Amino acid sequence: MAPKQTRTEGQSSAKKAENTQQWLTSREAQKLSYGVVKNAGVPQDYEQMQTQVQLSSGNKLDYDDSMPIVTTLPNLGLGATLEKFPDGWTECLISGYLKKKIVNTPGFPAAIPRPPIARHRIAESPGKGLGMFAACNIKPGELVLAERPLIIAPRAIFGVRVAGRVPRHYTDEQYRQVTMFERERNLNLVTGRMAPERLEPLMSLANCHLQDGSGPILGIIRTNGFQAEEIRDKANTSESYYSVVCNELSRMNHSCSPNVARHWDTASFSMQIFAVRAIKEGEEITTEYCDLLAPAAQRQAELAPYGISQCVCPSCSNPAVSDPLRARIRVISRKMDDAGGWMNLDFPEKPDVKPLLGDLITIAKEGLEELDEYGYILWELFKTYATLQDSKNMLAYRQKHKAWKAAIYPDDAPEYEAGIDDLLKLMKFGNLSLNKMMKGKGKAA
Ligand SMILES: C[S@@+](CC[C@H](N)C(=O)[O-])C[C@H]1O[C@@H](n2cnc3c(N)ncnc32)[C@H](O)[C@@H]1O
Repeated sequence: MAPKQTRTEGQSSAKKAENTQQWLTSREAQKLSYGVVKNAGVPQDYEQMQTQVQLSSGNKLDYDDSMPIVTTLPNLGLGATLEKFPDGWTECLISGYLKKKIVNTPGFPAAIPRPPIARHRIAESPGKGLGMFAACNIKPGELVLAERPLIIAPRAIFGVRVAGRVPRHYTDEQYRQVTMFERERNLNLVTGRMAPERLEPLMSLANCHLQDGSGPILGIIRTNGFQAEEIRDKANTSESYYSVVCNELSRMNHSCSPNVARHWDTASFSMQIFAVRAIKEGEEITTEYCDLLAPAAQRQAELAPYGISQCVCPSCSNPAVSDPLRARIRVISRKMDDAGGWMNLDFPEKPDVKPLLGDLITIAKEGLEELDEYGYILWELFKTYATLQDSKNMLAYRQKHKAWKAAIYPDDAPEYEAGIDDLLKLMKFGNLSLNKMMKGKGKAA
């Protein structure tokens, strides 16, 4: 699943996709086989390899950074039940480095944040299996659901050296079959120690890899795994990333115009989703599995490994209209990168809201409020209206940007708000203090 879990702030979506492993999950998934593979399974002469994975118990931390270990996080002791610990716990196959990083995170393991009332429900989504739906009206920036994963497992084989050990005469497909076979063996070590109340929901999740040689656990992980920027090893290679599989969050279907943003919080060890625009009660809650700024044909290719033969979202149904709009957003990405990111403090010399409002409409039309480009335009509008001394619009865009920021960068929100307030206090337009305007006491000159 597309890994836009956490972001590199201030970079356009396009640049992040190029520079980082932004769309790694879907690309990685394409590297393994999918669909129907004839004669799936390892060749008869294949000899399975020796794994170095260690089973870890308790709070032990003195592992080598590269040591692959199976461990339970947070460690709630033997006999933990959901009744006693409703936030749950995660069975992990991670490196010694990552275990140390997680356990040493300030506040770990904090309680999972919960919305004041349940804002989601799981129900049938016609043509897509199960899906997640809004149980009430949800405002932009609001937390919809936070969930502790059932399992975290590496995106590559761990503790087994496949490269160089697979007989030379094996075809590429046979190599892939060996890779999947060894990954399944690794994963068996994790599920083998899962409590039934965690294992049963995991094994009930959708699996679109039933005929390609993925084992049952790998198939479920490939279908449902999210990637989180924080859950990775030191190196920044495809081998350093992990798949995070949750229970209810795994029921979110794909849309090329998603209405929530995903966020990983290490302290509470939870995956969280926030509304990026208003969501009406009964509306399906969706996330993305592919590069949102890619043209429809490329998105379709990225969705194929998920068994989605044709995405029927409005943008995919009408690429003649949507592709040029998304191409325009890629131009905004370049502008944003040239400007130094979405939170640059340069106020416009020739303030003009028209092109910005046009850009905003383009992004909203495509339902891409989740992108940093949207936050960038909101911020530019805030600054432009401030320069024009239009207090009403300035405040309106500040509020929109605030809600957007709460959804996309929830960890930064308090710090960010304090910074903006300080900035506003410092700014004066003639006799008019922006701080007064913020309190609604002043009038634009
Ligand atoms: C992570 S699961 C989502 C939940 C799933 N629908 C279920 O029943 O548990 C991913 C699978 O859901 C289905 N799916 C997700 N988004 C879809 C879409 N936009 N169109 C059709 N099928 C979709 C595909 O079968 C895909 O392999």
